[in-house]
Parts: sequence; C-alpha cells; structure tokens
Amino acid sequence: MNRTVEGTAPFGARLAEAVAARGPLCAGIDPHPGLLDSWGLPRDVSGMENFALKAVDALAPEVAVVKPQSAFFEAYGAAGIAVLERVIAQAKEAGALVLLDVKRGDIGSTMAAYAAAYLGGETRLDADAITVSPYLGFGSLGPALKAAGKGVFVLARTSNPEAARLQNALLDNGKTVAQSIVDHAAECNAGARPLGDVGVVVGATIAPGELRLDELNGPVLAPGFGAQGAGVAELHKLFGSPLRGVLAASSRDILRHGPDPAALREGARRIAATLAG
Ligand SMILES: O=C(O)c1cc(=O)[nH]c(=O)n1[C@@H]1O[C@H](COP(=O)(O)O)[C@@H](O)[C@H]1O
Repeated sequence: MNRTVEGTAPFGARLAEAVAARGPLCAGIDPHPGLLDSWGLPRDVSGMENFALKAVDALAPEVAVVKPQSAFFEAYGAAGIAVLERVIAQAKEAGALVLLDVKRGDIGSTMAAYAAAYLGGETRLDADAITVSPYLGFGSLGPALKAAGKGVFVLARTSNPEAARLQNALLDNGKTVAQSIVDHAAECNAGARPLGDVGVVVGATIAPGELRLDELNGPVLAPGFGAQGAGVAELHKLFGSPLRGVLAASSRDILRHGPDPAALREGARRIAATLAG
C-alpha cells in the first residue's frame, strides 16, 4: 500500500511521474575533495558550497532524482549541513525529487528520530526519500517505512566488492539476506499503484540472476553505474529492458563534466540519452 498525506501524492507515484517526464537518471551530488580540485575549488566549506550549489543548479532541472550524499556535507560540520539544507531546497524548487543518501538504521525508537529528521516534513533536511540500512532487522525501519508520502531505499545488494559475502549469505529460510530484504520490501508494496514507496538498493555491478525483483512492485536504486564500472548493458542484463522502476544512480561520472554548468548539464544529458536508447 502507498502511504499518503493529504494534498501530496505518495512517493511511488511522484517518482513514476518524475521518471516518465525526465527519465531514470539519478544524479548524485557527492562533493569529493578530488572533484573540488578538478573544478578548481578550494577544499573548504566555501569550495564545497560552490560545487554543490552549482551542480544542483545545473542538474536538478534535468533529472528525476537528485541524491546528495550526506557524509560529504557532514564533513564540514554545521556549515556543511547548512549547505545540505540549501541543496535540498534548491533541488526541490527545480522540480527534482530529493533522495538523501544517509544510510541510516537503528532500533525502532531511534529510527523514529531519524524519520522525523529526514522525512517528517518539518525540518530543513526534509527529503522525499532516504537510503536506510536494514542491519538492525527490517522491522526496525518501521518509522521510516510509515512516513506518510515519503520513500525509502533499503540497502539490499550493494555495489561494493565487500558486500557479497554478507548480503549473499543464506538465512535459515534458504533465501539470501539480500533476497529477504527485497521480499520484505515487496510485502510493504503489495497493492500499491503505480509503484510502492519502499525501494531497494541493488548495485549495477552485481552478477545477473543473484536476485529476484519481479514481485518488488517498488523502485530500485542502481548505483555503480558509471565510475564503478557498470554501463547501460549491465543495467539491462540485470533489470531487463525497459528499466521499469529502476533509477540509474551516478555521481562522479556526471560531476566530472563540471565546473562549466552547460558542460555539466550536457554530460548528464548524454548519459541520460544512453539510458533511453
Ligand atoms: O546507497 C547508495 O547510494 C549507494 C549504494 C551502493 O550500493 N553503492 C553506492 O555507490 N552508493 C552510493 O552511490 C554513489 C556512487 O557514486 P559514484 O560511484 O561516483 O557514481 C555514492 O554516493 C555511494 O555512496
């Protein structure tokens, strides 16, 4: 079921609409120190702010989803968080959905505080969706799963090489940990139209056939596209064609086209065109 809030469409519906209008590219806003160097910016909060706001200004009017990675902002303390607040506001204003990449997960009572901070609708860090970690058990994510009108993307099978050993481990029900996460998400999404609000994160770098996603009825965030080596062919092998409900997430491969806003926008457009073709 989708969770609604009066006057606002549920996240799954808003995402489906955004992807239909703008395509399935999710632009990561990751102000890596190395990228600040290549944009000719200082490695301090002013450089990071210049980078992040320029990137959002160029990309948020183009793509369905903007995904700021919180750690790169937190690294600068309160001043960095203030920049993140502006990034979120500016991206929403430009019509993009904001997926805040915070990978949070805690016992239920603390999870409620995280849900209030990022999905409560009343803070300056209020996003449309966040990434969450199910390591404390899928049920512990309850407060985020119940945030009305919002979305979550639950880490299931991540793109990093260290992930397989843990996430492909077999549980006593014979499923892998990753498959079990996908199936829990599918239960949350049962009956939702056009798409449920509970997404999963599945790296574009994983081997085809590792996971069954056919009953998910929710969005898939597929990072690992671009700088981590996966291309469009890998996305289609993994998720089929067309990429229904799949968001191809790329950060460095888009951001390397800056600092010129027109070049950055053009780089994103070229990458988006490969997804459409
Ligand atoms: O949840 C994520 O966004 C994520 C999950 C995952 O499995 N792998 C992964 O790379 N990410 C994030 O996606 C982004 C990938 O960045 P690039 O490799 O530069 O495209 C980073 O912000 C990662 O933190």
